[in-house]
Amino acid sequence: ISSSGTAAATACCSPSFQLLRLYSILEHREERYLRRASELKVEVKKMLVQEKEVLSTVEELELVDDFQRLGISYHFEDEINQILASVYDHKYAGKNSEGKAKDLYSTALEFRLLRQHGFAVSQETFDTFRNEKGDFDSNLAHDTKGLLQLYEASFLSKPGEKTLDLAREFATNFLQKKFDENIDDENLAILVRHALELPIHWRVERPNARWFIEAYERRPDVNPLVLELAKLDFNIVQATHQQELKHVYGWWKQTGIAENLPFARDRMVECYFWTVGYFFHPEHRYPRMMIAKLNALITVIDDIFDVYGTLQELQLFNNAIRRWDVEAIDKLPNYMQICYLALYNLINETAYDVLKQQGLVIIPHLRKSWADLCRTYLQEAEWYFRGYTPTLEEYMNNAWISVSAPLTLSHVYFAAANRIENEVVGSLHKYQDIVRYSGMIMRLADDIATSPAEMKRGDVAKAVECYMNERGGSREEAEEYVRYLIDETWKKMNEGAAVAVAADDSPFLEDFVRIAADLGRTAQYFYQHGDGHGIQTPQIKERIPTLLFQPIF
Ligand SMILES: CC1(C)[C@@H]2CC[C@@]1(C)[C@@H](OP(=O)([O-])OP(=O)([O-])[O-])C2
Ligand SMILES: [Mg+2]
Ligand SMILES: [Mg+2]
Ligand SMILES: [Mg+2]
Ligand SMILES: [Mg+2]
Ligand SMILES: [Mg+2]
Repeated sequence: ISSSGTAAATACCSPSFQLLRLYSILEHREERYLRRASELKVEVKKMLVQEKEVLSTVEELELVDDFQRLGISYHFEDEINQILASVYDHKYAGKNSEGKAKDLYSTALEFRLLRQHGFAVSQETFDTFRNEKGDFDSNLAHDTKGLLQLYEASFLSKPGEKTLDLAREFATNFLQKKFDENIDDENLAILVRHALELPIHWRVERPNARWFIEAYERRPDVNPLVLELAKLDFNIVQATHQQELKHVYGWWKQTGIAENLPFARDRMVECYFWTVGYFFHPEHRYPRMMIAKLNALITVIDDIFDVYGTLQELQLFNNAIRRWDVEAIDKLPNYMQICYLALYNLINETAYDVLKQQGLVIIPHLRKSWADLCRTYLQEAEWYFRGYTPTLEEYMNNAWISVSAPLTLSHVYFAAANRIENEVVGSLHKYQDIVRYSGMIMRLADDIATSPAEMKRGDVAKAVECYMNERGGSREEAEEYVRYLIDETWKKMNEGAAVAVAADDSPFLEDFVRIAADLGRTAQYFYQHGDGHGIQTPQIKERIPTLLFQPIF
């Protein structure tokens, strides 16, 4: 795909805007590319039907896995559901199952994909690979591909599934050992290293698609149609994201907040990048841009509470948010007024759009989310100014909200609901567990990455510091425990998501549950190598342009 992309934007003052050297790859939105992409989608769908007769079950499952990791599965949801439903019926619902004992690789691949898509599959399926003592057979150690799939499958575990805990430990040990010794198949070695860094189940689809497209292209069995579609789709979606980024950046500049509050983080590009983690489908244009703007304001208000405001000023801001009355602005110090009014305008504009488009009045709900967020920010500030270190439990009961996940997810929920699901608007509380798990994963990933700098600058004790204060021990031990909590929370998320989707299979709810999980994944992606949002680690500086500005050729 040739592109005469040229840098279209002029460099600007703020560091993140300098990242924003826009390649004018608008051609990727041009008619000829859109037409080629739809031709390819038709050809791939035809291929799926034709090859259905010749592909084995495991080859069909490998296609599903590839499509998901290439970021193109959203074009083939019906085909994928049909494949998985027939695999499930064939194997799990007692119909004429092939009967022959499956190898570890296909058993684990099947288990992971079926459970990921909500099919009821039991961990007992792995019992055939355990010896009489209940341990996994050490002769499996030679099967690297099988161990890799077992490792990936183990992250779909729910609380109390001991077999999957055993599987995780067994596979991780052997994969780590093999990786240290060296794996002759270069492609497999790359997949193993990538998996040991973060498993597929914890990776957001879109930001990881580019990496996998490049890994897929190196494979001997690459399907040229699928590869061309994956690259073209990546570039077309990227061009859409660029248009949106230009819009939100223009909004951010006109607020004047960066100039007026120089102490606060100016991170519009990063704030937009977050939304591509949990909202990348092109049709989610409106919520993506609205949440990106919200993230920029959350970042600034978080800094007002964490870095700049006196306790008395923070109490004034908190009261103004609770009152939600533009008159309250008179009570605020100047530097807070611009932020308060920008927030007031954004929320009222969002509520206006939703009223116009969906016929729903959501202001009371959004006001409550903001009141909750500021209440938890103020609680942290009071603890800090008092020099009080909360217990880990006290801290987390407040911090899963202060990390802003409930605020983001309530805006997603109300902005995506529509008149038909009107009764749904009042029932977000039914998904409180899912929201809480998402907030906990985001909070714990954030604290491991950001608390060293936050402690230096002065901030409330975070999860790592609360744990050390309560239990003693080193920072490494505390970080190890926080990583254990992330793992345990993912098990609850896996169980909660399955229960929620089984109870109400409305596409709206299924999307909401996926977005809540993807919010946690995006945080793990952002904070994988340190504070990607605040300090802009070298990895984030490389990941943002490759996702948002550089097309794949
Ligand atoms: C939107 C966010 C990703 C979330 C709230 C503000 C953030 C930019 C980030 O910033 P941080 O300062 O680490 O939050 P906290 O630790 O002060 O809660 C945590
Ligand atoms: Mg889906
Ligand atoms: Mg902060
Ligand atoms: Mg904070
Ligand atoms: Mg604080
Ligand atoms: Mg932090």
